[in-house]
Amino acid sequence: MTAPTPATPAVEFRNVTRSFGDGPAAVTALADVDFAIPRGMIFGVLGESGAGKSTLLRLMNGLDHPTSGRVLVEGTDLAGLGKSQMNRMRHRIGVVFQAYNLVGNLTVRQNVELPLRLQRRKARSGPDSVRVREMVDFVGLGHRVDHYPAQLSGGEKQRVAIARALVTEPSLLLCDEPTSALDTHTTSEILDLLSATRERFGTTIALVTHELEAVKAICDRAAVFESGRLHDIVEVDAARRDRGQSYLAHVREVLGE
Ligand SMILES: Nc1ncnc2c1ncn2[C@@H]1O[C@H](COP(=O)(O)OP(=O)(O)OP(=O)(O)O)[C@@H](O)[C@H]1O
Repeated sequence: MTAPTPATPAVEFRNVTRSFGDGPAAVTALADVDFAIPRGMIFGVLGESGAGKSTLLRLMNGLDHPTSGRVLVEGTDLAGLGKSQMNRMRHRIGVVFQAYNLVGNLTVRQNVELPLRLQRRKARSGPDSVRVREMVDFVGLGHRVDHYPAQLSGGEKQRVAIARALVTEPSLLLCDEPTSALDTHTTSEILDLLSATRERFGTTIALVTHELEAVKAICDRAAVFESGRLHDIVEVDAARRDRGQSYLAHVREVLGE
């Protein structure tokens, strides 16, 4: 892997095309996509259903590879990595999903320590158990460590998923529609937590969403996709954020009263 310099972007897409199938039935999920995510940025990826957002995330995570073009994470071309190098790279990339993907028969603590166990580290004692506790506290669930997912609300489950994604100290956090299943108030709490994550750990965050409000709330910049094409990259005007807005104020703003 190449040693990244401070100027190396967290993620780079260089003329990336990803197509599925051949001939008339072929689908181009992403067409000649070219952009970079600077380190430490909260970067929105906006688009309607079928725009290519999930394909984009799978490419960033090395779960899929471009048909042509290159995807670089911290200056390293993912296509050039062998299995063990790819595994090491994945430890630097955390992922959070809309459906939380928690393990139902494990407690909050056990869910959060899972990535460390998969790295064959002993999380029960020493610095790793401190790290697990620190992450559970960071997401505000210190009082829930021994609860099971079924005992938690949707927002709490997403907090656990975020703690689990952060426990390996990733430099890049990929969030796939993390608030789409949540109500307005809980959405805003989870977005605040993502903001706090960047502040505390300097994590670069890619936030894939179809929710403009989420991008407006925390992103610095957003790429807008339409039918697999990168339509535009928009700078988010931080001055227009409505931090700490009440639920009623939010309803008034959206309904235009
Ligand atoms: N494995 C695949 N085989 C065939 N076509 C695929 C595959 N994966 C994605 N596609 C197609 O590529 C296009 C983009 O899909 P993708 O899932 O990336 O969009 P999306 O923006 O994430 O949509 P959604 O918001 O509905 O999840 C769609 O037309 C989809 O049907």
